[in-house]
Amino acid sequence: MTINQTPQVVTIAGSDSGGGAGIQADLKTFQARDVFGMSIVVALTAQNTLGVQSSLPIPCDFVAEQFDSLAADFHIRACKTGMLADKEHVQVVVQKLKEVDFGPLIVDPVMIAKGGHSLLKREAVDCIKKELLPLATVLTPNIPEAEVLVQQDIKTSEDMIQAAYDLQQMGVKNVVIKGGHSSDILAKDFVLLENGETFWMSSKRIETIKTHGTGDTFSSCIAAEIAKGKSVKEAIQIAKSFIQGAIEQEIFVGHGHGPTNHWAIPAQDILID
Ligand SMILES: Nc1ncnc2c1ncn2[C@@H]1O[C@H](COP(=O)(O)OP(=O)(O)O)[C@@H](O)[C@H]1O
Ligand SMILES: Cc1ncc(COP(=O)(O)O)c(N)n1
Repeated sequence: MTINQTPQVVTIAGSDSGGGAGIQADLKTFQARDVFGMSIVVALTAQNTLGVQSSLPIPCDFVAEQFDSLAADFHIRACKTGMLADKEHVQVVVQKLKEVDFGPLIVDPVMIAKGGHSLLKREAVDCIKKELLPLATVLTPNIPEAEVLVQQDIKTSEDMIQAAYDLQQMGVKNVVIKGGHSSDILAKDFVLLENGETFWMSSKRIETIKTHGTGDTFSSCIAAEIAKGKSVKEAIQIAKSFIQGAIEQEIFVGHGHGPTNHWAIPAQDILID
């Protein structure tokens, strides 16, 4: 029985013991956006707001078993990937995504934690480009991740636009280049949709170091909104409002790059142009 089921979403990612990023940020976002969240754990990290102290990939067979368990029972309407650790894990995720029907896929190509710890072995990048990106409905790289994927420096707005077109050429339908890492006074993300439509989403850049898990929160909000039936364009714009609120309405957790506030009210002052 699948008709009228509560929207169900799964994150395929790494666990952050500190609760601000990874699977934990995704599940909190799913909860805040009124969808039922599930998780396929690809790796564990011993992590807090000061950094990642250690990480441990889950055996690939066990990752596959988690896919099978969920596919046997749930009607999943959207999914997202985050930390995928290495090439073997990317391959098993690609293989299982082709076998199951988890709805539209949002790929957040997580590579390096804000504290500098690698969350993806460099040798996995080619596999992500060739095998994972063609499965993606939405790709949400930050600027350093987009630079690695397109093998070009991204310094200007024009570079962001060009990178989005280059990434769409790799087989992704919709691309959001997130501008959190730029030095612009606005936090400006560039969006290129499947039908060729483009726009910028701009918000006031908040002076804070509490940006742990911003990318995870943004991409899992897109997945949640798509699962509820919103269009890709609407889902992306809601995610921008949601992350702006989550950064703006700060909480006080930890001693370093603190987490965002997943129960915040989405911000209203996002400029779309
Ligand atoms: N200081 C900030 N103020 C407002 N928005 C921000 C800030 N930092 C990041 N964002 C927004 O958060 C989202 C995630 O961006 P980013 O931090 O670049 O991702 P990631 O966590 O993958 O590095 C984007 O919408 C970006 O514009
Ligand atoms: C398990 C996991 N997944 C993703 C991130 C990225 O988040 P951030 O870039 O904010 O450190 C992280 N730190 N840990």
